[in-house]
Amino acid sequence: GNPWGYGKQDGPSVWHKNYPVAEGDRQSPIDIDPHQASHDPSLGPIVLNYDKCTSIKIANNGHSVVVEFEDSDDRSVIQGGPLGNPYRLKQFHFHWGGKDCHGSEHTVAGNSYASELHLVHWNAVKYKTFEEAATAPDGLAVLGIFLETGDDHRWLHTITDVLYTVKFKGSVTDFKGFNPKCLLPSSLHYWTYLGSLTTPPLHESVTWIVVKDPIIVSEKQLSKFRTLVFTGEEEDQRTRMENNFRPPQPLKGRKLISRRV
Ligand SMILES: CCN[C@H]1CN(CCOCC)S(=O)(=O)c2sc(S(N)(=O)=O)cc21
Ligand SMILES: [Zn+2]
Repeated sequence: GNPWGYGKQDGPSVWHKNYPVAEGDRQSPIDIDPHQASHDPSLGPIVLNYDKCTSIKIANNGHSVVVEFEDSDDRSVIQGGPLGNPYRLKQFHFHWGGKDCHGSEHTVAGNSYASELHLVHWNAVKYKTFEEAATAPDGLAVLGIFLETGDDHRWLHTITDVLYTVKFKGSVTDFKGFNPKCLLPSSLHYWTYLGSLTTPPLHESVTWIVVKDPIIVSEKQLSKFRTLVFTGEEEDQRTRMENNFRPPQPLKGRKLISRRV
């Protein structure tokens, strides 16, 4: 069966049983209180070099829908901001709700968004493999983008139109030529703090960079994410993939830093 999930029996409230770091000092997500954030004028802008990025495939991993990238060289990296060196783009995925009123992982002054996009990058300067970076305190950098419902998103349909091909856990489809830069809001004002993966194994290896402005997607586009299922095609159970988000975790004295571009 599943080692963990988002249900009553296997969800975030019991993850600590198999992953004790769930109760650690730098867990994610968090509630972002904009008034608590300190401004650090020395913090520069985030720089994304995605022009040479190479998307490979889109997959349903039983927890989310993931787009994987070629990460054997520095063709697509994030740098600047709080990052000491460039981090390589590895994959991006989403978290969403069963209804628009919730679905994001980070919240802002207690408010949830309908969904959250995570672009996962790893520190290939210091670590030889992604796996090694995923367990190191400065190993990963995840760029978080909020999704809010409104008008159709011009480019998101490139993803939502192929979701039916990855309905079941374990399904994979070729997905080439997609540049996630088209999913970013115009301004990259951000908050940053030291945290963790928001799913097991919950490694405390993530420098979080959460962008303040949401992108706008339509309810119709968002509803297509809910046609995915957590379960495999061979299983008789069809459990709709939704509410695959972890609630905010205690800040435990961490500093939240804000950068206005
Ligand atoms: C379902 C498992 N999700 C994991 C899988 N990876 C970590 C484990 O890998 C070790 C080889 S990951 O680094 O790709 C990653 S990033 C995020 S999040 N939501 O915090 O952006 C979760 C996960
Ligand atoms: Zn995520």
